[in-house]
Amino acid sequence: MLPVARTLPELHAALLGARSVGLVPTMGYLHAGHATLIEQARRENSLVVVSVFVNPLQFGAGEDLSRYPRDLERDRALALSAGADLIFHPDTDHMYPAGFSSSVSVGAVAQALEGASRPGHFGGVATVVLKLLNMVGADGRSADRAYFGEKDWQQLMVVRQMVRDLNHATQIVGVPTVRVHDGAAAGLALSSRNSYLSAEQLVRAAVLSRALRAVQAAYAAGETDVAALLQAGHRILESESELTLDYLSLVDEHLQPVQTLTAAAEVALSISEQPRALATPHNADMFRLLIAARIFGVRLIDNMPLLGESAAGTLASTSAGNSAGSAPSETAGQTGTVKL
Ligand SMILES: Nc1ncnc2c1ncn2[C@@H]1O[C@H](COP(=O)(O)OP(=O)(O)OP(=O)(O)O)[C@@H](O)[C@H]1O
Ligand SMILES: CC(C)(CO)[C@@H](O)C(=O)[O-]
Ligand code: BAL
Repeated sequence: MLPVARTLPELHAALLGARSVGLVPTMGYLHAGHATLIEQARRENSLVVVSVFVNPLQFGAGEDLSRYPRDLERDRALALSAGADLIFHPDTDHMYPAGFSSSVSVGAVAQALEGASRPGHFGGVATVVLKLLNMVGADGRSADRAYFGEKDWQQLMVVRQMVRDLNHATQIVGVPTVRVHDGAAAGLALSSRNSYLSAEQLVRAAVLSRALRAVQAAYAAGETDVAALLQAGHRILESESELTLDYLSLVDEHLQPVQTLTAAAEVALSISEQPRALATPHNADMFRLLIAARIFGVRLIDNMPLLGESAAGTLASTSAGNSAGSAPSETAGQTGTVKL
C-alpha cells in the first residue's frame, strides 16, 4: 500500500536524498485525469508525491467544502497504480496552525472568470500551492516540478504567474485535459465533482464540451465575429433545461476576456468589452474558450483552444466521473492562426 505522510517531518524523512521530486497537488477523489498528471511526474522525477488536501481557503461561503468527496484508501490505490511513491495528506491544522495569517494575492490573471465568480478562490489556491511547493521538496529544496491539469486553465495561469513573479524554483508543468471519449457522455472532462451526478446527468453534462466544440466548429467554418462564435455555443447550451450558464468566454493569452457570454437563461449577450471580430487568420492559437456552468446544481468548468483539437487523446471509459485506466493526452490538432 502506498505510504501516507501526514506531517512535514514525516514528509521530509520520506524525501531524504531524492534526486528530484515531482509534486501532483490534488484535493483527492482521484480519477484518470489525476492519473495522467502522476504518470507524467513519474516519467520526469525520481520521486513522485501526490498531495491530497481539501483546502478550506479556496472555498467560498455556501460552496461544497463539507460535502467535497473524500476517499483516501481509494486515492492510495489509484496513485500507486499511476506510479506515485507517496501521498502527502496533512490535516487542516497542520497546514494552517493557530496564528497563520499570510496569503498570496495574484493580479490580473486571477481577477476575471473564476476569480470574479468565486471571490477569494485564487488567493486560497495560490497560498496553498506556494506552501505545498515549499514543503514537498528533498533536502531543504522545494519541489523540482509540480503538475497541474489544463482542465483548470485559469488556475494553471495563476500558478505560473505566481511562480514567475516570486522567482520560485519549482518548474510548473501543464498537462492536457482528459475526457470521456466514448459512450453517451463522450467529451465530458473528468472531474471529481462529476461524482455528484448520476449516470444520466453525466451524459447531459457533456453539453459543456459540445458547446465549446460548436464554437470551434463555427470558427473553423469561417465565422470570425466573436459574438456570433459565442452564440454558436449558446445555441447548444440552450438545449439543456437543467443548465445555468455562469460564463462562456473567449480569452486571450493573458486570460483577458475578449468577450463573455453570461446567464443563458437571459439569452442576451453580456459583452464585457466592445465586440471584436477575429479578422485574418493569424495567431488563433493565442485564444481559448472557457466555460463554467451549473448543471443539476453542480458547478463544472471546461475549456478548449479556439482552434479545434483532434479527437485523439481522450479516455475510453464508461464511467465519466472517476474511472482509472489508460488516458492518453489531448493534443492540439490544428495549426491555423487568427488575429484580433
Ligand atoms: N480531466 C482532467 N484532466 C487533466 N487534469 C485534471 C483533470 N481533472 C482535474 N485535473 C487536475 O488535477 C489537479 C487536481 O485537481 P482536483 O483535485 O481539484 O480535481 P478536479 O477533478 O479538478 O476536482 P473538481 O471537480 O473539484 O474541480 C488539478 O491540477 C486539475 O487541473
Ligand atoms: C491545486 C489545488 C490542489 C490547490 O488546492 C486545487 O485547486 C486543485 O485540486 O485543483
Ligand atoms: N480543481 C479546482 C479546485 C476547486 O474548484 O476548488
